Amino acid sequence: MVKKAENIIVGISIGDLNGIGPEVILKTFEDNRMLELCTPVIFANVKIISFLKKNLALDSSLHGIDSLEQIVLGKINVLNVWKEGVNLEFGKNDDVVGKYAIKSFATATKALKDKQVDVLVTAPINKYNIQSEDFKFPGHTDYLDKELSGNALMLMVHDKLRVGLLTDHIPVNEISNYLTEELLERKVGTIVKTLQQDFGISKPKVAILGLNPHSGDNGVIGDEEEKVIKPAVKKMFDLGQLVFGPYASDSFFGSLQYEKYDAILAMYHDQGLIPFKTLSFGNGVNYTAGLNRIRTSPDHGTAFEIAGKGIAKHDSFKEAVYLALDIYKKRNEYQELTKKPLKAKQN
Ligand SMILES: NC(=O)C1=CN([C@@H]2O[C@H](COP(=O)(O)OP(=O)(O)OC[C@H]3O[C@@H](n4cnc5c(N)ncnc54)[C@H](O)[C@@H]3O)[C@@H](O)[C@H]2O)C=CC1
Ligand SMILES: NCC(=O)COP(=O)(O)O
Repeated sequence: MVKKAENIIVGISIGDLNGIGPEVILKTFEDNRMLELCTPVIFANVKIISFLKKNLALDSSLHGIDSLEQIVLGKINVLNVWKEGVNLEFGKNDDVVGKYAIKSFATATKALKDKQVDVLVTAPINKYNIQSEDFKFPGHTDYLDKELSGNALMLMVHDKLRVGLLTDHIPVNEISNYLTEELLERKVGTIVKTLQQDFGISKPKVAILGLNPHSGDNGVIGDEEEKVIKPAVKKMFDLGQLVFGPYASDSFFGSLQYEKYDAILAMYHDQGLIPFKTLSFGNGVNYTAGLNRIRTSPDHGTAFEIAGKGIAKHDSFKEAVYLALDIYKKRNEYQELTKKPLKAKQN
């Protein structure tokens, strides 16, 4: 059963308190109409969020709670994940602040897992400040992959542009070692299922980018295309999936070829994110596809150099909330439909 809009609970992890995360969250919910679409719960501490709100001269009323049972629909709820004060300094790398980012994220993830919140939207963390003995992940995606069911895939979304990553947070000199037919087939499988259940596209078309310059030029400039990518694409295509490529990535976006596909699979982080961020103009969303729960985030980071100045744009965060709500509804509808499929008419 799909919930009424304002009953959909959006869990929000606070990210790095020294960055722009709190600002983009508060600016998003300063618009009261957002509270007609969902009920947010910020995982942090109400005194700190009130302080940040005042500092940015933002105008919204916060509702502090000590447990998720106290959520009030239609209000900006702030769950007190911790009680003590935290020393903040905008733009500063601080591993203590990093620990609070993880406290917020881990608590929100548990609430997501336990279905106490319906979707999770994460504000940016600083990947250096979050590292500790207890948390050794390069980002949210890898942690969620461990905590939730399924296989996570980083999918960047802006309108009809969807760019998935075969490999994400790995050093560039290791990309080739990760590239296998098995990984390609698994990631394409995740993209296809995601497009069907989360975006309502029944027969999706997926383009695969090459790894090497000019997609290897038939093995003259690197052989990953010949040895791995082409055989995998052929196998998937022969099995009935609409998978095409590999395409030379340098001209794929500029020539507008990307518009013919429902999703594009890039071989590595920057190959996908540079064209994506260039085309999406600060409105892009990072969606963790392939898991049994829904998490989105803005496509930007902590932007330390502008933190606390009140000039951060919140469009990408707002889009992340919209997309999470959209996917939540689409996935519920898909599950209802596939649970009770319409029978074909017998002649
Ligand atoms: N989902 C997450 O938690 C993400 C975290 N990061 C982390 O953030 C930290 C900083 O990363 P950077 O590569 O510098 O990327 P960044 O996105 O923080 O900043 C890149 C540039 O864009 C500007 N910018 C970013 N967001 C903006 C906004 N909302 N409004 C106006 N200008 C904005 C910044 O001022 C900077 O000039 C790193 O530790 C990185 O790992 C980066 C991306 C996503
Ligand atoms: N470029 C995307 C990014 O770094 C975000 O990673 P994650 O924290 O969502 O895993």
